[in-house]
Amino acid sequence: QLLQVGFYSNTCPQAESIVHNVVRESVISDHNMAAVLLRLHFHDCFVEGCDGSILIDNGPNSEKNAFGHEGIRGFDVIERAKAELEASCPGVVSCADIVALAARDAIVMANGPMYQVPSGRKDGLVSNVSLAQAMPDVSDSIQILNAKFLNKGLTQKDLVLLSGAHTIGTTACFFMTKRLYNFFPSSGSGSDPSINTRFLQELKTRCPQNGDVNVRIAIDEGGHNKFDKHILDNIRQGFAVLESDARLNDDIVTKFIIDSYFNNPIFGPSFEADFVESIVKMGQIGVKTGFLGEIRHKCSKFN
Ligand code: HEM
Ligand SMILES: [Ca+2]
Ligand SMILES: [Ca+2]
Repeated sequence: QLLQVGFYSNTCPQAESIVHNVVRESVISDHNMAAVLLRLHFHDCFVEGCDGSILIDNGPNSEKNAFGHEGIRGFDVIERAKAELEASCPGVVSCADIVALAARDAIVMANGPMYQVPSGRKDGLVSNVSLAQAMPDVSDSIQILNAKFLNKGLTQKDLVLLSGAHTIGTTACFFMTKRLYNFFPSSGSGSDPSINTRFLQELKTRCPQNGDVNVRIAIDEGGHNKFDKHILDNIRQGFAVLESDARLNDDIVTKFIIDSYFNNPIFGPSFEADFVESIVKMGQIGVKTGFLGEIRHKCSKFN
């Protein structure tokens, strides 16, 4: 069974507006929440499919505790939307769909493109800390990034566009240590030579060696509050903050895709339109529909 735009239009007509209002309020009170919710959708989809598996609270064995999900947040927002939905239409709207809808609403709140979200996902019945191997790592090579996306049915074009989600949000210095101070582990030192030299000094100031790894810095230097293609320009000019973003310059195919968004401002492709295609595609990874899965009453617990 395929997902459907407006899946809840008969069974819970207010579903999308309820999610929208909860996301709106959360982003207004904490601007970072837009990025947090967008990242949550990605991490849900890459492990066991877009099925809310990451939301389960099962003690130390929960998927959410996997290293690949380090820093993931936003569960409270999803749970708040779920509580409101259960009050209006009990047992109808899945947590997996709430995550997908919240990501869309978050993008819109960050001035990104509006799009329709196909829905009808069921919530999964599995959540285990050992299942998160599919998550890309910030230090993966471009070959591994390509392979991990291909494994999910996503192309190199999807990899570039979805990495474009880094146009909003921040990273903890935790993820910068290797790139800034230990890029050549065999020698135990060095920084990623692909970083613009002026920018390297700046990054080292923001994330000092042996400093607090919880300090957060913008991922899209000079534009982290706005959902736009600015991040791709930063990446191609040596101003990528995340190592995995910088690696998109290492492959002639991904590099060419990035450049295509700048070569012809009038007739060239639209980053926003292509991003929408890729994120809708990501939202279909491994979905359970029909008789598979369940509709949870609480997003953090199996029924
Ligand atoms: C290509 C592989 C990817 C890698 C290796 C990667 C890695 C990371 C890392 C290390 C962070 C910092 C997390 C933190 O410190 O809290 C981050 C943040 C973020 N990622 Fe990714 N990411 C990837 C792809 C994606 C995709 C596909 C999306 C969404 C479609 C996404 C959305 C985000 C967002 C919005 C943030 C900012 C979160 C915040 O501000 O709290 N990322 N990513
Ligand atoms: Ca999942
Ligand atoms: Ca931006």
